[in-house]
Amino acid sequence: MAQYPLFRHPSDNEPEESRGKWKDGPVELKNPHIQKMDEDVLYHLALSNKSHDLKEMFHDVKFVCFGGSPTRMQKFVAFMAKELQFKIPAGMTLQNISHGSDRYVLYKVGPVLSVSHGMGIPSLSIVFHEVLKLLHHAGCTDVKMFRLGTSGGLALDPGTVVISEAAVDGLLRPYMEIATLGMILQHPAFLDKELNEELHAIADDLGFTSVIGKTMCTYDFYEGQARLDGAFCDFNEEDKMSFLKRIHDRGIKNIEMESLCFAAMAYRARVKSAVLCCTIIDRLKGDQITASHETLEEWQERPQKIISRYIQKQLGMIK
Ligand SMILES: O=P(O)(O)O[C@@H]1C[C@H](O)[C@@H](CO)O1
Ligand SMILES: O=c1cc[nH]c(=O)[nH]1
Repeated sequence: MAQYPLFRHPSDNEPEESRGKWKDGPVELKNPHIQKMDEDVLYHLALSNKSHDLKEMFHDVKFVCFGGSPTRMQKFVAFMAKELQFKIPAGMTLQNISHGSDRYVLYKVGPVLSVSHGMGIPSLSIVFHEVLKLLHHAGCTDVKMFRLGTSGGLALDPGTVVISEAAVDGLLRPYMEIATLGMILQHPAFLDKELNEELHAIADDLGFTSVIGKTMCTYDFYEGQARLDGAFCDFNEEDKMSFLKRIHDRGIKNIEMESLCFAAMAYRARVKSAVLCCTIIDRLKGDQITASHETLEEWQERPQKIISRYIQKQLGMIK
């Protein structure tokens, strides 16, 4: 097999005390090429810094909330509009700003952006690049980003909200690896402890069961998450259970498919972020998701309600 040189991202060499630290301020792009471009086309969002006045449209954004499904993010923005007491004329709905592209949806209400990211790291990575560039072109400052998702839990009652203390890959490594110019670059995925604790306290106030713990992020829903019910499977029930128990013993609370990229990209941009996923199944008890649509909806709303409360607190609307 070819041996690729393996590099770690420079931030890996940072002194211990500045690791995992974020700074408030403008959203900066660590890419010198962007400044030299006449126009920056955010292709998958159907926006550009030439054809749109991104400053006018987005300068006040402080909270960017992501989730896999377009409908979830549409419902979330409608919910936020109510929570933030935005008056939307009768019969009107908030418009998908990225309607010119049917890859992702992007909604805005006041300082909140609601964005869908699709499934898996490649899909999230594309929209994350473009959202960071949008925030930069718009001159946004002191932004926080949240992933409001679903996951498979380990020894947790379904409906539990897991707040990711760290994201790891399927080999328990806290890096997102990207093959770049024929090399593997490893981008560390730190998450903010203080922000997590604040969100945990809010979850408690709202009466939701929640835990702070490690999240395993995989590249696949079936074999990658030790499921026996995919179209292929080369392992047995015993192998599966031994893997799930082993990762549970190593502190993994849930498994999903985006946290590693989310945490790594937000940290690389030094934007504070948190990942909150409700569990929709206990993976120590099964593979198939059998909860009713209504129950799944209610569970999915839990991370949204926690973030809504957090945003209202940040805006001084509630204590
Ligand atoms: O945020 P969502 O619920 O879309 O994320 C999880 C991880 C995968 O994208 C998907 C698999 O069902 O659900
Ligand atoms: O088991 C699950 C449930 C939701 N999302 C996942 O990635 N896995």
